[in-house]
Amino acid sequence: MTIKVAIAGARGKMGREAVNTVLKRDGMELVAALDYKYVGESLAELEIFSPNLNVPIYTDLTNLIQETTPDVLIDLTNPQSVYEHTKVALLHNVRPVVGTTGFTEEQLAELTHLAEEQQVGCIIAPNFAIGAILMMKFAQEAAKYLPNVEIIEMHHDRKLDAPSGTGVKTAQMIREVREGRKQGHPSEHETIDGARGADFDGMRIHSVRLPGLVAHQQVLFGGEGQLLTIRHDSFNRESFMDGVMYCVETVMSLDRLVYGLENIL
Ligand SMILES: NC(=O)C1=CN([C@@H]2O[C@H](COP(=O)(O)OP(=O)(O)OC[C@H]3O[C@@H](n4cnc5c(N)ncnc54)[C@H](OP(=O)(O)O)[C@@H]3O)[C@@H](O)[C@H]2O)C=CC1
Ligand SMILES: O=C(O)C1=N[C@H](C(=O)O)C[C@H](O)C1
Repeated sequence: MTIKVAIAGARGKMGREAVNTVLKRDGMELVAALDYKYVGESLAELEIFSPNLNVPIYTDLTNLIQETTPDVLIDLTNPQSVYEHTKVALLHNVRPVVGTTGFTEEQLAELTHLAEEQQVGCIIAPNFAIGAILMMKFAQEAAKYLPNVEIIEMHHDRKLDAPSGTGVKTAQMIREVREGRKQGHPSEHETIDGARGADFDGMRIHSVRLPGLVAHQQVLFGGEGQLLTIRHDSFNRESFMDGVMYCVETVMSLDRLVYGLENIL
């Protein structure tokens, strides 16, 4: 069976990589792209794609679904759009594979409920790279023994959300295994706002944004006289594509929402 795939955000850095990956993949067909700005006949009109790429572009997700009947919607857009796209897809029985980050915990809970009600598969993956999943799992394990943790995530300077989805997911996974605690000196105070980073259950998350970076994270664990550092680097966006393909194939047999690739590997 061929999986019919639509991509929201096809013009973006991740989106164009996903377009090219789906096109090369046996058993998948790219049936449509969702844009909000570019109105045209097909992806062939965009310079970044081959002039033979006759994949229609839609600006309305409901129209896209009615006219091209995708099985899966890959969303690689932005934090402002992704919740609505995911909701509309689920309501039309189209399975979302979501790489876009920036969900609130309330939005995740609502979408989990909706997917369950509709009995439609959905994967929300804050990071598709296998190395990043392992980094998070190792960090979760380490936190059982070394509960004083700080997360430093480092990204390119075009990133819209902070902390990164991976930084938040790492902190959520660590929260599952350790008692919440206040770290640092009990009387510490910031002389410049934000100096200690974002506070997640007592863990500090620091967000670095610089040109030249892609996606990098270090998780630091301090103990008496010792420091453990767990680090992952994505040097390009191809690093995410095996994970995207795995999710598109796996979501076809799910009937609920899965948040995080570590839960289905
Ligand atoms: N899960 C993972 O492993 C990874 C996740 N990401 C996440 O994926 C998302 C995209 O990242 P990236 O490709 O770097 O970002 P880009 O800004 O390069 O791409 C996003 C694209 O989506 C378009 N877009 C915005 N709103 C809409 C909409 N409503 N409908 C359709 N298209 C829309 C943007 O258009 P315009 O620029 O004109 O506004 C842009 O072309 C981010 O949230 C990022 O955090 C990134 C890498 C890996
Ligand atoms: O915006 C990015 O680039 C990335 N976003 C995801 C995140 O927020 O964690 C995944 C990866 O870090 C790249």
